[in-house]
Amino acid sequence: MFPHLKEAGKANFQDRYVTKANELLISWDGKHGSSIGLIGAPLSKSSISHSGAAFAPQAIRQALSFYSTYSIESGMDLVDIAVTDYGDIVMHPTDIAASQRRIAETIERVVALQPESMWIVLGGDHSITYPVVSGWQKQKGTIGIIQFDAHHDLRNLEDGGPTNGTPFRRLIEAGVIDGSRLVQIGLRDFANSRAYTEYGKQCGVTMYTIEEVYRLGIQTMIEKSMQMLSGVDAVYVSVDMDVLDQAFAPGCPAIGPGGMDSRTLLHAISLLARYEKVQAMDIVEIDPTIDFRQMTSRLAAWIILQFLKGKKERV
Ligand SMILES: N=CN[C@@H](CCC(=O)O)C(=O)O
Ligand SMILES: [Mn+2]
Ligand SMILES: [Mn+2]
Repeated sequence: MFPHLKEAGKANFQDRYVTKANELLISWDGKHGSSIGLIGAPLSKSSISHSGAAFAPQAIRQALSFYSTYSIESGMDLVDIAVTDYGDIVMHPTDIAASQRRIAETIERVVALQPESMWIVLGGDHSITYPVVSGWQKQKGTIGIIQFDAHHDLRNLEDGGPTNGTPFRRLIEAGVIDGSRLVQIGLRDFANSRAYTEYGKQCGVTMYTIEEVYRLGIQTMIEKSMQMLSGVDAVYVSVDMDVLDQAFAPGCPAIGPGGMDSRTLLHAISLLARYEKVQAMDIVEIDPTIDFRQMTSRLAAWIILQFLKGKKERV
């Protein structure tokens, strides 16, 4: 009726030949899911540093709208991939353990509903990985994890309970994963302590520092890691964005120099996604309230696209 009015929230400019990446997300209809599911776990009250990571799932979804679905590198268009968006898990206002139980229960149930689907989980701080993997593993059997992180996240639980510094210790101690099936990539100086490196070694965790990433090359490192995990039923990829140098991921609570560059991480994700056994990924530790020009959320959106691209390349 009014030719110059548009619906609030709709883009100002639309190009008939461009599909925006956020259009790949289809809200769950309560019945059917596609081969890829996305779900938000907006918990950050468990972070040992001040964190607004609870706002990240929405920020990352929104950042998808900055990108198209076309990959000039591969010649592929992701336009025909439907990602079922299950929405966000509702957190308890004050009780962190209750929130983590909600995450585990919801993930277990959605994965049981769609056991063949691939999963992308948007945190939240890194504490969500314990309940997410616990729920997911129940449908999967023996699992391996590839963790991109500056930190071990193997802290003791006595000092702070189930924080973002503890998820991998909890997974090992609960027997959800054997330490020998955990690979940590991108560990950095002055971000960890000897006690946790020793604990990881005792548990058989494979640890690659950021120096080793560049010495060995990310492709070789991924191939070696996946070879080592060849006996598991499924592999989970956990992406703590603080694995990146602070120049690439300013929106992380625990930023630091000397980290990974964004191309290396993006390449790693598309390589990993090509493996059939890689069936789930989380992206954690983005606080949109301290981000700069949505740089970190934009990168997370691109990580999702690299995951989809890798899955499509495999087929
Ligand atoms: N997942 C992050 N873990 C880091 C940083 C925690 C923080 O500062 O919020 C750690 O335990 O050191
Ligand atoms: Mn970290
Ligand atoms: Mn972490």
